[in-house]
Amino acid sequence: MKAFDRPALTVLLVQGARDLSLNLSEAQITKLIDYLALMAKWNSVYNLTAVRDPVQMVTQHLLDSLAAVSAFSNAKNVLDVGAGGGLPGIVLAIWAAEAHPEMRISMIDTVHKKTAFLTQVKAELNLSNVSVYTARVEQWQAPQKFDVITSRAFADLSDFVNWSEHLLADGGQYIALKGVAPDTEVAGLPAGWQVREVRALQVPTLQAERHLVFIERTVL
Ligand SMILES: C[S@@+](CC[C@H](N)C(=O)[O-])C[C@H]1O[C@@H](n2cnc3c(N)ncnc32)[C@H](O)[C@@H]1O
Repeated sequence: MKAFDRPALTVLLVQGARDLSLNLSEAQITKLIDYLALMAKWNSVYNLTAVRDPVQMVTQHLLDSLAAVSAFSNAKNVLDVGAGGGLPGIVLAIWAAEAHPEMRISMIDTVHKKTAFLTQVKAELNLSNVSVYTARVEQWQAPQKFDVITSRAFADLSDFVNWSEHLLADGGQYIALKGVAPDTEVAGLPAGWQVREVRALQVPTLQAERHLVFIERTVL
C-alpha cells in the first residue's frame, strides 16, 4: 500500500469538497480522513475495497459519495443496501451528523466481516446516527421502513428494487449510485416502478461517468 499521507489527503479532500460546493466543517473533514485511515488499515483483514492507493480512495470513495449527498437532503431514514466498507452510508452519516442531525442511516450487508468493520467505524467515529445489520436484504425484516433506499455497486436496478421493495415506505424513493448511464437497466425495471430522473454527477478528479438514478412507484 502507498503511504497514508494525511496532510496531502486532507488537501485533496478539502479541494474536492469545495468543487462540489459542500461546506464541510473541520470536524467532518477529520472524520472522513479518519474513516479512510481505518479502511486502509483494515483492508487486508476485512477485504473492503480493491482500491489500495489512498489518493484514489479519496477520489473513488469519499468524493464519489460526497457528490451524491445533497440528493439526500430531505431524507429522514435512509437504508444503504450492500454497504460493504461503508459507501455511501458512512460518508452520508458523517455529512448528515452536522447538516441534517435528524437523519438516520442504516447499513446492511451479508458479510459479517464487513458489518464488523462498520460497527467498529461507528464506535471509533462516534456516529450515533448509524445502525448496522448483517443479513440478506431480501430476507430481512427491518424494525421500520425507509423513506430512501440507496446503494452503490450493489446489483442491477431491477434486482435492487425486487429484493428491497418490502422495506420502502409509502411515498419513498430509491437513489442508486451508478456508473455509465444505466439505460438498459432502467428499461428492465419491474412493473409498478419508474425512473423519475437520471442525474449526471461530476466527481472532482474522477474521469469516470457517474450517475444518480431516482426510482419511485408508478402513480396509477
Ligand atoms: C461490490 S460491493 C459494494 C460495496 C459498497 N457499496 C461500495 O460501493 O464500495 C457489494 C456488497 O453487497 C453485499 N451484498 C451482496 N448481496 C447482498 C444481499 N443480498 N444483501 C445484502 N448485501 C449484499 C456484498 O457482501 C458486498 O459487500
